[in-house]
Amino acid sequence: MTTTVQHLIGGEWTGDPVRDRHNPARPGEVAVRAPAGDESTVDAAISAAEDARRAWAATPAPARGAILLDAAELLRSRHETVAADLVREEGKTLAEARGEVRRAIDVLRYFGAHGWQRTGDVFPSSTPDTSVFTRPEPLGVVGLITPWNFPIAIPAWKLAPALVSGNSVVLKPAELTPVSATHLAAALVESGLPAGVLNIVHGKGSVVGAALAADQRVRALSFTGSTEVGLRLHQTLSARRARVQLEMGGKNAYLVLDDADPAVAARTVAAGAFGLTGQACTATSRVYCTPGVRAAFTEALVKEAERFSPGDGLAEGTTIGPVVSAAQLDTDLSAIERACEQGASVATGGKADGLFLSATVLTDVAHDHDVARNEVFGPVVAVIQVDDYDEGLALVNDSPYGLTAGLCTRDLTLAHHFAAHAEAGVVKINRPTTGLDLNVPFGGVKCSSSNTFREQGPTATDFYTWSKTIYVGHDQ
Ligand SMILES: NC(=O)c1ccc[n+]([C@@H]2O[C@H](COP(=O)([O-])OP(=O)(O)OC[C@H]3O[C@@H](n4cnc5c(N)ncnc54)[C@H](O)[C@@H]3O)[C@@H](O)[C@H]2O)c1
Repeated sequence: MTTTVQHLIGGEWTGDPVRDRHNPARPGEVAVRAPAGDESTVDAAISAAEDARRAWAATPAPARGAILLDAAELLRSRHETVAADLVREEGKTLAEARGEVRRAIDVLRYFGAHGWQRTGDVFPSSTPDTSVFTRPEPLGVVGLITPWNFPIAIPAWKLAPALVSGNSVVLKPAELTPVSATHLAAALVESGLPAGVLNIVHGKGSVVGAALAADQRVRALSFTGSTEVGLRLHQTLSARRARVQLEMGGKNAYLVLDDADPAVAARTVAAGAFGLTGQACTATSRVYCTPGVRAAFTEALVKEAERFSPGDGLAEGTTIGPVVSAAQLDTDLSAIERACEQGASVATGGKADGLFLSATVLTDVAHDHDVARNEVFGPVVAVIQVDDYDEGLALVNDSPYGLTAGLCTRDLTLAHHFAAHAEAGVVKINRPTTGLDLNVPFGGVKCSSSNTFREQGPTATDFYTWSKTIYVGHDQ
């Protein structure tokens, strides 16, 4: 089954589909046909957003929020179709895709309700008969660039706070997964979002994304994707003094201590490492174990890994979908091969059939091996022995990345010590590194993030607004 998508510019669906994206589970099936935008498409989208922004900013926030709430209900009525399309374009299992679509719906509801929330503050004035208060103002036109691994949730958690805050938007979804974002946009348009408030341009990152980042009219850019691309965008945006938010790669660590139940620790690590085919920025990819638990934990982890049954995400019984593309598979297999060259052993997995890579556990890994340092972005986890908690914590932190980190222990003191000292934007004790509620702030530190504004949760709108301070004298 093939879905055709188009750009959305000034309220019109436009552009001839010229690019095919194949279903990663069924190489013979074209899942998506999409147009490929260029600089002139981006220019038209930004112009449409520029034309629409003032009227949208002047629309009362509750009315903006109401459109998000209606879009949530529309998306809910299309839940199964959208989830199946997501599986066909990205590959994750139907259960995972259903969860992701539900997340997008809940994000629209959360920020839709935000339209009614208190914003701004009132301050006492040092001058008599004077009121002083602040109000958040929208930035204007904002650009959003999103990756393929959460093709509807990430566009939703950027779009919803941007729109409810009164900005107009140009969204550039990942080339591999243009359908899910289109479903989201269609729900918003059909719920009454005025023409030009949301525009979508499909195409290559180096063309469409770069043009969006470079345009002076785009006041802010929120990007999720690789560290390499993010850092390049940071330079472009900083040079023209525009606001930028980057959420990037990770090399998320888990520390398993002797007092942990090895079976519980293995279940927790496996969920974080192999769920979503390991293609989550928050995926567990290196596990440090103290000597008393290492053997039992590794044995239990191998058993957990072997429970993951690769297959088409739409097929009954599949618990791990294909990796997203041949290029990603190549990265995954090269990382495994390099690990073995450096002395690692494959305890289970390591083999691919088509794009189906079985859940892979590497043992005999050292902290300075490439597989313990560089992001893989596949279902591959490395187990590394450490002497004790102190060494484990030091190695968890010895990484250029800092997105998520986890600890498995029953020791409350160490749990709190780890929570306080782990250098990661999200710390999980006895819970998988993946998975976060939508009402809490999300983001990383170090090379995982721009370390400025957090996404999701009550502060997500901060990135999309600036604060104006107003004095009103009432003694005339
Ligand atoms: N921290 C997070 O919240 C988070 C969430 C999901 C994914 N990720 C990261 O995303 C990466 C995987 O996603 P990906 O492969 O789609 O990343 P990517 O960086 O290749 O692409 C992300 C987006 O940027 C665009 N892009 C590529 N080159 C560009 C350029 N020169 N200028 C402007 N835009 C450009 C792409 O077209 C895509 O839309 C992983 O590193 C993962 O860790 C991070």
